Amino acid sequence: MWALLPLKDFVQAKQRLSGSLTVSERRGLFHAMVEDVLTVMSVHPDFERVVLVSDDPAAQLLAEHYRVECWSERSFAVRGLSAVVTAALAKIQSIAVGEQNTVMVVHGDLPLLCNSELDTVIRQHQQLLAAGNSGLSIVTDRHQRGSNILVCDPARPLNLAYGADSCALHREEARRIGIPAQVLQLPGIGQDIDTREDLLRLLALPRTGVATHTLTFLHDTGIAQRLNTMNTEANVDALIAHTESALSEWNTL
Ligand SMILES: Nc1nc2c(ncn2[C@@H]2O[C@H](COP(=O)(O)OP(=O)(O)OP(=O)(O)O)[C@@H](O)[C@H]2O)c(=O)[nH]1
Ligand SMILES: O=C(O)[C@H](O)COP(=O)(O)O
Repeated sequence: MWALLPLKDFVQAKQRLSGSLTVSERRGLFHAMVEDVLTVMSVHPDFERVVLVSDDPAAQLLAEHYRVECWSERSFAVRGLSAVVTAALAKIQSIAVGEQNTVMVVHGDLPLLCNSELDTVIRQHQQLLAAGNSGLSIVTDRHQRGSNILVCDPARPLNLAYGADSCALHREEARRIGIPAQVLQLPGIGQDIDTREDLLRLLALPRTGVATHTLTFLHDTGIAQRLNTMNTEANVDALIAHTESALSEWNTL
């Protein structure tokens, strides 16, 4: 099996965290999350090739450090996640002509990715393939809307639709081209980091040896403490607002 990790320019990553983190903090956070993903992917025995797709020099350095490949995104001359992944899947198909290829497309913002969940995804995908020789597995997010991981067959290309409700759209697309599809839910892979709430959830988890780079980054930079304080202040504000409105209701009785 191949693994494909599309990585945006690191300074552009995690825009949805702009309200909580500075540009350099977002960049550092994304770098740490990619390290957590690569720590697991780069040594997993079921991946014959792990390929990053990115033009960011930091991705090139990470590829060297973790001994994986890095393909230039510019060389594909397309823009946007779906188009970049489509082009990279076509390249894999053209390299490994005539082989039964399976590709796992993994996102960089999954610091809780771990070996046991990867094993589960691979095993479940193999079971799906037992009924035929092609199929699509989607590991969705905790809201059951995104496609945090796709396991697909580059010989049966899909019209990829990353973005809002991509899980349902990818499932529908598999139906359209006539291949079986399954949606999997796993707690670690399902917990991608898009929002401040996602960061707070990550920080609230007991430390169990996963997400090590990300948690170390968040604690060493003081971001963890800042976010937790902001959260407590927001809770206090919400409590005061709630009490005031309850009191005014009571006064009008
Ligand atoms: N190579 C490449 N990777 C991309 C592109 N867009 C998104 N990605 C990657 O795809 C994965 C999911 O990205 P998104 O959730 O769309 O974007 P994000 O940067 O994580 O978050 P936002 O900026 O808040 O939307 C991450 O690993 C991104 O780095 C792109 O245009 N090119
Ligand atoms: O379709 C998707 O899953 C998104 O484009 C990428 O995932 P995220 O925005 O939930 O990180």
